[in-house]
Amino acid sequence: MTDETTRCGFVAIIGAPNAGKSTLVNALVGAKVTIVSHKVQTTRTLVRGIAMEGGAQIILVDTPGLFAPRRRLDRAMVTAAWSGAADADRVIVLVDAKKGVDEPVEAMLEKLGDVRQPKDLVLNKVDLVERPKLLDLATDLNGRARFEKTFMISASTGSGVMDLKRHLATALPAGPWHYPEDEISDVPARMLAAEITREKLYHRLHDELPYDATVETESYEERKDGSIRIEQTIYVVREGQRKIMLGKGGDSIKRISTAAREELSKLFETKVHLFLFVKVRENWGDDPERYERMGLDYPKGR
Ligand SMILES: Nc1nc2c(ncn2[C@@H]2O[C@H](COP(=O)(O)OP(=O)(O)OP(=O)(O)O)[C@@H](O)[C@H]2O)c(=O)[nH]1
Repeated sequence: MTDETTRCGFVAIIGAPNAGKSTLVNALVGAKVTIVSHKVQTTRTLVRGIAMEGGAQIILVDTPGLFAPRRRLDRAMVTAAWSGAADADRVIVLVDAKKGVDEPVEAMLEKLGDVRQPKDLVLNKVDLVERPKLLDLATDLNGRARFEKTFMISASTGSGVMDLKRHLATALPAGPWHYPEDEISDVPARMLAAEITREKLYHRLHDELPYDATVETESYEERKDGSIRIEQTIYVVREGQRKIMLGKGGDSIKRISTAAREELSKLFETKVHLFLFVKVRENWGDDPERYERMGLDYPKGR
């Protein structure tokens, strides 16, 4: 296709933690590119999904959830979310319709005035809400900020997602595609591999899991026989957390490893050998290098 018939642009999805940003990216792209979890704040980096629709390439920036920042890492994430919005062509403001306007949404609406890009309002989780309540919420939110359009969707069932996708496709500027047609994400494989292990940690350990736990892919090697060998370290901040992670007789870590390996094999369509290590590293949240590796700016001050 030539530049005259193609469209391309960046769409930032902003919303409170747990609004369903990752689920929406996956629904638009039609594949699993970012991790989805019941636990809040699972998205730490700006992960992109790429959706193709009617000659348009929609590049989705899945920003970390916006919340009141307390710690240094929190501040870096909130800054990354807003700068993701400022760099995009359009912005989707995603609101959990079940929760409605709560404190994080109020805070988000307040800052929205500074975002110059065209904004669409997307009410998510409509499968959980009665229609009259939805309409009231849409009216209320449209009275507080300027939105071009309002969509009511369920990212998890897919209801309304196609309408949103078509709208984005026509609203983006004309121009050549930035990525090859078959590419759904430019997240490096090693980062994706770390995200998948992190997802398995969350699924297995639920509330016991320290929020500070991170996974890093130390080595990623494609072998001659076509298989992939991955070594990863799970960093925790206290010895007690390391014990939880390992479980009785190493039971927890074994299950996590198996689940992650199976999913990675499916994703990369080849045999995966996965080696997990758990290490204690105190104060990692204050190490500037780690922020850089996660694609975040290191916030100054405390
Ligand atoms: N019922 C219902 N649940 C949904 C829908 N969309 C997302 N969820 C659920 O809401 C939870 C949060 O979804 P995520 O996509 O991880 O949310 P997020 O906004 O990316 O979260 P953070 O990364 O923490 O900011 C998950 O349990 C999803 O399954 C929906 O349309 N309906």
